[in-house]
Amino acid sequence: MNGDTVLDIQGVTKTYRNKRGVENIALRVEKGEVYGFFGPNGAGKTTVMKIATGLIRADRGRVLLFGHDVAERYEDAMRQVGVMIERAEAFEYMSGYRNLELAARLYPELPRSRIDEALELVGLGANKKEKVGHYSLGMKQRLGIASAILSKPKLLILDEPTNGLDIEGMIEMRELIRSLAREEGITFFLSSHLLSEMETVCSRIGIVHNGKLIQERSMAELGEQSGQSLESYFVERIRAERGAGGHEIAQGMHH
Ligand SMILES: Nc1ncnc2c1ncn2[C@@H]1O[C@H](COP(=O)(O)OP(=O)(O)OP(=O)(O)O)[C@@H](O)[C@H]1O
Repeated sequence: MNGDTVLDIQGVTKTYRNKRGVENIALRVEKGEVYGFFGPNGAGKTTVMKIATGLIRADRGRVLLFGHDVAERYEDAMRQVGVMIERAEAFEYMSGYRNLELAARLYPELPRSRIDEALELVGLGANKKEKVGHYSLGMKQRLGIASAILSKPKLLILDEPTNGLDIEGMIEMRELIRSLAREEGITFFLSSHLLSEMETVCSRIGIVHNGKLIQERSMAELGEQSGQSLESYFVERIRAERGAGGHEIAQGMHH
């Protein structure tokens, strides 16, 4: 592992009792990347993210975050990591600000000014006094990001951050991810079942299908596939990989 690898997933396998799960997933996310983990619903994205953040254990393989094994040295591994897995949870009857105040109790050394700073960064500065119950879904998701960046993490792991958002919410989320990557220097590992969305924010994409990582491509490489849309390129790769199995992926790409 070189010094710039922030997330190193090494041969991770997890089989649930129903035999589903993920098999031998290996990937690395380097400092400064926005790595998109793409695949249809049920492909295994959430499972990998839960293992990568120590929420569940792999049957085989291991995950290093900043060089620390998340299963063995959880606190060291997670020190510089912010996480939002599944829907952002917040107390609806409290304001956005109050919710962050509660989240900030996990980091006693954090200056209170960081709460306002995080709210400004996600574009909720003007709404911080409103009850979260009155927020749109997009605003709730952005509050989730504000909570995840409170402690100034260097890596953000986000599972389907745009899931369920309307177009406006999706655009805001994309812009937020781009600006956090560019201006705050945050590295991202995020998942989505929408390829079009990944295309606009990610520097590299890994495709997961039926629990396996079947392709990895940087956006620069994809740009060289001239005369062919990204979508048809992927469908073709998946067909080649899985016989007629490209069908499901093609469906997963559309809203
Ligand atoms: N706790 C569990 N017990 C049994 N099977 C599970 C469990 N969690 C996930 N699975 C199965 O494992 C496979 C991978 O699920 P996972 O949630 O990781 O996929 P995903 O790519 O994140 O999809 P989604 O976007 O729908 O969450 C699916 O077939 C799912 O049904």
